[in-house]
Amino acid sequence: MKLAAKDISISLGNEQIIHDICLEVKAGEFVGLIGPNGSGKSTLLKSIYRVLKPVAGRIFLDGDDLYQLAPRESARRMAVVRQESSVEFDFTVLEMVLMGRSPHKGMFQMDTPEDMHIGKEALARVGMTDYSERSFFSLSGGEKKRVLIARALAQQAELLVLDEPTNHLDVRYQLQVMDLVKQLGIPVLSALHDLNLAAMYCDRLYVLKAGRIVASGCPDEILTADLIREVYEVETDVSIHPVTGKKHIYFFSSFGVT
Ligand SMILES: Nc1ncnc2c1ncn2[C@@H]1O[C@H](COP(=O)(O)OP(=O)(O)OP(=O)(O)O)[C@@H](O)[C@H]1O
Repeated sequence: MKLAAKDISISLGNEQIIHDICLEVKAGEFVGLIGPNGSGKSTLLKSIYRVLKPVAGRIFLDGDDLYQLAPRESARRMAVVRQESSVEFDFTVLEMVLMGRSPHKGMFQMDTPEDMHIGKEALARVGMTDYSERSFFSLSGGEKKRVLIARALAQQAELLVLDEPTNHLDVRYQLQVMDLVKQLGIPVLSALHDLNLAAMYCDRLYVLKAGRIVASGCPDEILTADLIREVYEVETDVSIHPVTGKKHIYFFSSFGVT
């Protein structure tokens, strides 16, 4: 599976939020989308998961124009974990995860034993088995996030789109989710705030500023103190971590507290 977005522009109200963005995620790649608050990461992702149609440009999934595909077909190919989940009714955790199976089934078709197996396995992978019968509404923010990731896993899609998947997670589950996603072996496009996680896990990054891509490439090449200053207006010390061999970013407080 390959995702290619070509010359995407998106407007909201009278304002152009995304300007002529080209982006590609190749088979097996973990691609990160980084940039400050309001730079347009979620807006761009929304156009990729078909919530916001671009005013210009086209998006291709394995050469097929995304907006020409039936919604069920794009749901079979692409799983999404959004930043906020809009769940209207209270479902159990297992029911939430089983919703991930719906693109594979006919209307009103019951869950098969195979669906149940896939759903339970997905819950086990995010460490949420013991919560199967709990109400989704009763979960903490981090627990909800893990369930939504399990739902995306249960969907068994060929491409995963994530909007800040580690938001709300404690450090153990941040690493667990990133490991899990990395191991899937399917292409992943993920908005990320944590630059150290981006450096550790991403094969390539796109850096957004004010709706434009200002840098792209592998983290080792593009994550520099100059780039971070230009994009985030923060001073950093960027080094190579002696154990991981990956870029490690230390942030300096602007109040002189180091
Ligand atoms: N409905 C809307 N009308 C006008 N502007 C909007 C609308 N929705 C979002 N915006 C603006 O679009 C810009 C990009 O927002 P977006 O949520 O894509 O940024 P982001 O990079 O995901 O930010 P964050 O890191 O804070 O989640 C912001 O300036 C936001 O205020």
